[in-house]
Amino acid sequence: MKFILALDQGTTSSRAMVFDRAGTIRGMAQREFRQFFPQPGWVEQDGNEIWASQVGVAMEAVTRAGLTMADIAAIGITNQRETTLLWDRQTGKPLHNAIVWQDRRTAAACDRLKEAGREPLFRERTGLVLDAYFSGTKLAWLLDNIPGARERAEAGELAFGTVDSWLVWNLTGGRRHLTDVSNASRTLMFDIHRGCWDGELLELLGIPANLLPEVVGSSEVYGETTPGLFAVPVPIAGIAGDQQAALFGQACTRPGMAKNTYGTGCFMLMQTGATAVPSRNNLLTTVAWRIGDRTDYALEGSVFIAGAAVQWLRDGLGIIRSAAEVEPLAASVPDSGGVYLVPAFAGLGAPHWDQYARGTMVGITRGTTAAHIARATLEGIAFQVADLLQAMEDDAGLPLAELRVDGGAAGNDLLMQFQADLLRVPVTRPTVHETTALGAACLAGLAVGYWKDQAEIATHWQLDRTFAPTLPAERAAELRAGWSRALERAKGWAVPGEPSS
Ligand SMILES: Nc1ncnc2c1ncn2[C@@H]1O[C@H](COP(=O)(O)OP(=O)(O)O)[C@@H](O)[C@H]1O
Ligand SMILES: O=P(O)(O)OC[C@H](O)CO
Repeated sequence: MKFILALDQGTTSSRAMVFDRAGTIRGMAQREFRQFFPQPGWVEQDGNEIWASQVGVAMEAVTRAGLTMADIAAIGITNQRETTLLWDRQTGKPLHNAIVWQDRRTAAACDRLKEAGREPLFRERTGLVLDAYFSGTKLAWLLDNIPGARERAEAGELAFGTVDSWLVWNLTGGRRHLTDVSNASRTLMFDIHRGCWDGELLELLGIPANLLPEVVGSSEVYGETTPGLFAVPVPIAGIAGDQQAALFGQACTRPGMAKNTYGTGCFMLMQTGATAVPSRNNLLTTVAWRIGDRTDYALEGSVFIAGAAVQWLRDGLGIIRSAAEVEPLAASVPDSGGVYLVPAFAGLGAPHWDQYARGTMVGITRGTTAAHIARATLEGIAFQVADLLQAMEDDAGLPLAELRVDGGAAGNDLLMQFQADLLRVPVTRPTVHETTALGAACLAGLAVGYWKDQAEIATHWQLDRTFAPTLPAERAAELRAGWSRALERAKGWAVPGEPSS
């Protein structure tokens, strides 16, 4: 019997999971790596640590499953998206730390493109908004700030990649430089309608085309791991950005189905089938995956800070010792006591897109306790998601039947109940929480015939628990009105051009 190995390279940790034919996890390993914050609003990671941690957990997961690499039919890759790496094609060494998706250093560069009236062009071609979140301006920053990088790039000596490209480059010993369509669609350089890099956008961003990886589908055999890396070479057969992989792993394969992942940030994606639906409400239009000749699209709402706010309670404020402690602390009070916490620590993503918003807490009184702040933090996550759902339903022109949830913070029952109360739709949580890794495994398994088709894969989805709305609708509306007022206080706080912006 064979198995599928999924590599899930996330923002805060690298994980690997071995799945069997029933979609059950047989072995798992996880390793955190360092985050660097060289200036306020900047976030970096070391590409070598990303690779070393990922390859390390891959071997560990297989060993923990009681297997060897010879038992693995294929590898599927899924990754934190937009994070930008630049490396030397000759030595394979990164020229700089990776610039992480949360990094805001290119906010002013985005402003300049907006002021030049370029936003409609980028929006139409890429489905994205001009925001520092995406890879294009990060790559331009690297070329402009590393001495000699631009000349070397033009001479064809360098390679750009998002984390999927970086992993494939290393897994294949530098033989393959590629990215899948779902990752390419997060760069601001890719035309999602034609399915190729866009020369005009590259010119506007100042990016030489010879830096770019080849764009491939999400479920096909790209090559084998380089001899000597593992005991035997293993085919690499699936790649998708982590949010698209979660959509696949949640079996949201029919138009109108949606999932929300509560990790570092929150990412709500709705499948829209073969149609790239433009958003009227500042959501993103993105490639979900390409399987064979068919490209599926999704509408996406991206919230930058969700579970990371809970980490801040733990590491910044020290009012909890572990993320899980937030739930009993928040449950020790009946409500937030009128406190609202807007976790705009890295600006605001969809649907507000305010690069200069910053974290804000309002409604504090003499009676406010750590428990109220803990509760307001969880509620702040749910309010952001409610804003996304409203925008998404309006764009799609139909109400959502249910929201499928996953990610670390989806294990928090209090948060899930409050989420259902705000959304007024059932929130459904599957038994396999690791839907991102499952999605990557499914894409790889489909490519090598391990699973027959998408219908077979959909049978892996099993319900753990449904959270139904119980709070009266009027109370939910009052709470959301309070949230809207708090949001206004957070917007536009940082001053453009000042170090903290
Ligand atoms: N019980 C919990 N309640 C709220 N947040 C939690 C809980 N457990 C974990 N988290 C948060 O979930 C995040 C980790 O989820 P994960 O899906 O592993 O994220 P990522 O893939 O972004 O690294 C962390 O930010 C953590 O603070
Ligand atoms: O690593 P995650 O799960 O926080 O996901 C990050 C997203 O891909 C960023 O767009």
